[in-house]
Amino acid sequence: MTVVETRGLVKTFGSVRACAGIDLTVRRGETVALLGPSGSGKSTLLRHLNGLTRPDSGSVSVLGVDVVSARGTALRALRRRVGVVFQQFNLVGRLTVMENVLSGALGRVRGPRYGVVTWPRAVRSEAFEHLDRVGLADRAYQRAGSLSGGQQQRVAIARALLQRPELVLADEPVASLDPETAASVMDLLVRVCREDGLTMVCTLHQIELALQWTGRVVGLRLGEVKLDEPTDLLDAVRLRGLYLSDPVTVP
Ligand SMILES: Nc1ncnc2c1ncn2[C@@H]1O[C@H](COP(=O)(O)OP(=O)(O)OP(=O)(O)O)[C@@H](O)[C@H]1O
Repeated sequence: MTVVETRGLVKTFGSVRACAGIDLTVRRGETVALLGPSGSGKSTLLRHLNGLTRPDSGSVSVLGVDVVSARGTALRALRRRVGVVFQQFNLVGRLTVMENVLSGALGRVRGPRYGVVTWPRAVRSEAFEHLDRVGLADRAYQRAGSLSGGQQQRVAIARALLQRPELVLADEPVASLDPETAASVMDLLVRVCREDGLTMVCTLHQIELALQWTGRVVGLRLGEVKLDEPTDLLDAVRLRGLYLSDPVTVP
């Protein structure tokens, strides 16, 4: 089943063509890395997939929903089915780890909720299971802001999982982390997505992480798809071609 489909996606900001006619199809269960130099349009493309940005022209379909025309209730319903992981984790630092994870269920459990005990017991235990999966069960009642960057991103992944998403979008999920932590967080993100049969699309700057952890690379340059292949068929030398100053075509 197709989870993401864009056709002829064009987005300009003034004279900048961030997306210059992008056709992208992602099927259920795929883990896809968007690679390309700074300004190549990776984040802009990703933002179209949950309606944070609207295209100048072209179509965007996600989980069978026409994202371009979706508004209000329809857009909120779609966003509940799409988990998002951000570069800067976007946790509430003064709340506990558990409260942050529980907030992932706000779309399906009516709020407002004040404190962990006001959440239904079943949701609490589900949140605890996800915290256990990301290796932070023993930190449940610690302030989120007191955790390291890698730990905070693990909490953000647990929060996204509690949302029970069908698609996970991750915008530079490991860009703020040291190389070793980045690798372990990528490992976790891809592993939980595969375990749960989730589709995942992420933007990355590290070629090696894309090759090691994801199943497919879509390489962008100047808003155009220059390469779209399974990682099994790729190597770092070819991917570096995306970053050369004037590659007319990627070899
Ligand atoms: N809201 C905006 N207003 C104006 N220009 C924008 C906006 N968003 C993106 N752009 C421009 O569109 C182009 C693509 O940006 P985008 O952030 O999608 O690239 P990227 O590949 O994700 O870059 P990076 O790897 O540095 O995050 C850039 O030239 C950027 O300056």
